[in-house]
Amino acid sequence: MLRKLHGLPGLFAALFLMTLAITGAVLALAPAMDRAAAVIPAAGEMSVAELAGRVVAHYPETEQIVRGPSGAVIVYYNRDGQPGADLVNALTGEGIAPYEPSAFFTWIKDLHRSFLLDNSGRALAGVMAAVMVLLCFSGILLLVRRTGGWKALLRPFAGSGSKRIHAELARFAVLGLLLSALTGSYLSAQRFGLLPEPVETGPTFPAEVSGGQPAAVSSLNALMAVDLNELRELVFPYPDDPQDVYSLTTSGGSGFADQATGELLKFQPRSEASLVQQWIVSLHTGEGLWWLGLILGIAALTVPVLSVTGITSWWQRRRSSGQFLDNANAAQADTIILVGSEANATWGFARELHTSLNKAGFRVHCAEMNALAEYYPQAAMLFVLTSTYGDGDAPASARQFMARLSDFRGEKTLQYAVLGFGDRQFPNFCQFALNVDAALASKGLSRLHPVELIDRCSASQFSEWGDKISGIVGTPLALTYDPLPPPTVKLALLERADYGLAVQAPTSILRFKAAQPGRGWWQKWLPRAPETLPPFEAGDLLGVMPPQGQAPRFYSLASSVTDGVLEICVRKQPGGLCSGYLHELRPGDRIDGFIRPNPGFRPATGNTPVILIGAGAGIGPLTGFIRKNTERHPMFLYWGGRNSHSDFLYQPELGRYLDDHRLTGLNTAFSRSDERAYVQDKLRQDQVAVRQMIEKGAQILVCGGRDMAAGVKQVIDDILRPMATDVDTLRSQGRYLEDVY
Ligand SMILES: Cc1cc2nc3c(=O)[nH]c(=O)nc-3n(C[C@H](O)[C@H](O)[C@H](O)COP(=O)(O)O)c2cc1C
Repeated sequence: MLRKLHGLPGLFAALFLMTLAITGAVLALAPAMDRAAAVIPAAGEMSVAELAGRVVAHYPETEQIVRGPSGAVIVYYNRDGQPGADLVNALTGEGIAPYEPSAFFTWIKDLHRSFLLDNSGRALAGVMAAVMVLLCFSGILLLVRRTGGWKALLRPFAGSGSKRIHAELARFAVLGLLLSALTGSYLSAQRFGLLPEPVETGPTFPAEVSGGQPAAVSSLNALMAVDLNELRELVFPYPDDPQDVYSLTTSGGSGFADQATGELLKFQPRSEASLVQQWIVSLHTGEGLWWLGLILGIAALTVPVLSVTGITSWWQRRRSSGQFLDNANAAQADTIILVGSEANATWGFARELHTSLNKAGFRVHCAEMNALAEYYPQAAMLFVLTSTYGDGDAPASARQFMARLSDFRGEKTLQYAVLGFGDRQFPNFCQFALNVDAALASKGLSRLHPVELIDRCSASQFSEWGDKISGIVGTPLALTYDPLPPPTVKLALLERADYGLAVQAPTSILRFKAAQPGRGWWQKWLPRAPETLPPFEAGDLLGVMPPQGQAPRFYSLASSVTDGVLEICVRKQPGGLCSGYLHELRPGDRIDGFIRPNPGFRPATGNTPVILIGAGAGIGPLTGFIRKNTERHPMFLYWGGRNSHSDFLYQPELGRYLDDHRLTGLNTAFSRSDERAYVQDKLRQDQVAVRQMIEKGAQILVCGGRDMAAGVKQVIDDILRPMATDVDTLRSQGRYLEDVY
């Protein structure tokens, strides 16, 4: 619901909002430019009388002096029947240049206020400002939901791509955008009579005027008492009319001054409503507050990027998330399908189930598990299809499921079936699906069918499960879904570095280059496309096809495509088919592989520390992250090997990164040396520093074997105990990420 409230108005209003934001950003420059061009005496340095005297010396035919919000002084005069206006130097009264409002800024202002239309354009601009208010509030709530609470709002984000750019930029700009949108909505509502507008009538013309011989303007007491910085406008009396007066407007109010005696004849202070109005205008335009104008302008410039990244994320979600055209409304559906997925494979199966059930006449609603509603009034069946990641963890679209389940009010008649998707190569095979099944049972719901687990997206297992469900629902579903095997690319080994033989931990760093032309759309047009690597980032996975046609094995990538090579770090497993095959490779040998994105395992950007923890070959992606840390954010590496003389992987590189500050601190542990230490021991020794970093919002990334990861989790839990938090809480905030095998 919240996401729809944010996404739909954003989608429809994107073009208009972009226009308002870009024109707003340009207009925001005006106060700063005016201010830079103006000569501004300090407060108390000059009175209105002094200024008027100096101006009149150069412009004897002065009719009016105006001081703009930026401090620029403009004189209006009538010379030989020709009206004119000049920008003047406030210190000397000399003219600087003729005053002509910029045609460019006037056009931009019209575009900003009314899209170059009449009243309907103004009304549209007002509605857009209100839409922006809605987007800001719903966006803040979405950010709170994503970071795990108000207190965590400034903590680093995990993830990558347009979703992350959107969230990071929104967090940076939202207050500025909210201020512009709220003040814009207010001003627009006033214009259309929806809110009252203060009417400043000013004092009536004085009944008693001395009518004496006019004195020099620089000698008038009423004008000498007003500092120049308070002046808004001074209108001169008609020449040769002794009954006329000077009318003076200042930031505090308006009144009249006698041209002969210099006496202040009447003065009416500005009403409170008018002062508030003036503040609202300044807060919207930056007039008189040039620095605020610049801040608002920078915030507005994020709107086009927010629009593009917002639309991209919406499209990606829509494409992958089963927002199928024939999706029934959650409140009316008799069957609910909830999907937990990280890399989208499970959505394909969900789509097939959705289509089959629909064809069989059910009203089916399909959504991600994070969107679990409080209750489904019409539903009799609930299917949960979910994958598992890391140490039995939830995939991205199911991370909030367990928390939301506590508010779930399932009718006793609602029956459920959980279908897990996983890979038996992982010790915690489909563990999250098992946890979900148990959690639903403990809510008092009854099973439609016992939980079943599908290994490596097996089409036959899925189809068999479908047959059993068909029997239960009484209609043949014939579920046939075979996910396409991923397209592979040819890679040639460029070089290798071997470690760990002496300590029975043979581990190699393998660097590959592309061995076939790139497959980008633009490359199709080239007669001979260059050999380019597919896009990937450190922490993504390389799926390698072993030679005998078995299922692919996955290795974490230690480089990003911008490094120009594809690098993995492989420990040879005793009897390991794929690791053995990779260890046999010689430079020039080719393999088939494919990239599987792993956006859930990436360091956060920003200045909060990142603590990298690994052992053995787990150092690969961690080194990739450090290599990319060219902005020198604080990064600390805790790594464990066996012996510094034999398997200290990446030793020279890490030394270089310490020297150039891409790596802030390195702490190693070697289990087969005199110290006999593990990485957990080093963390415990450093617990005060680790706790301080976590207090500052640090993010922890763990990569390596399962036993090491379990040991690290235990130590970090111990370190967190005095802070009354734990690893699971950090995990739910995206601050504890694991890549464990
Ligand atoms: C980094 C990573 C970690 C994984 N961890 C597990 C795991 O602990 N247990 C498991 O059964 N499967 C695990 N898998 C396998 C996935 O659950 C499986 O490939 C699933 O089909 C992915 O579905 P999805 O694309 O919808 O997320 C893991 C896969 C990856 C890439």
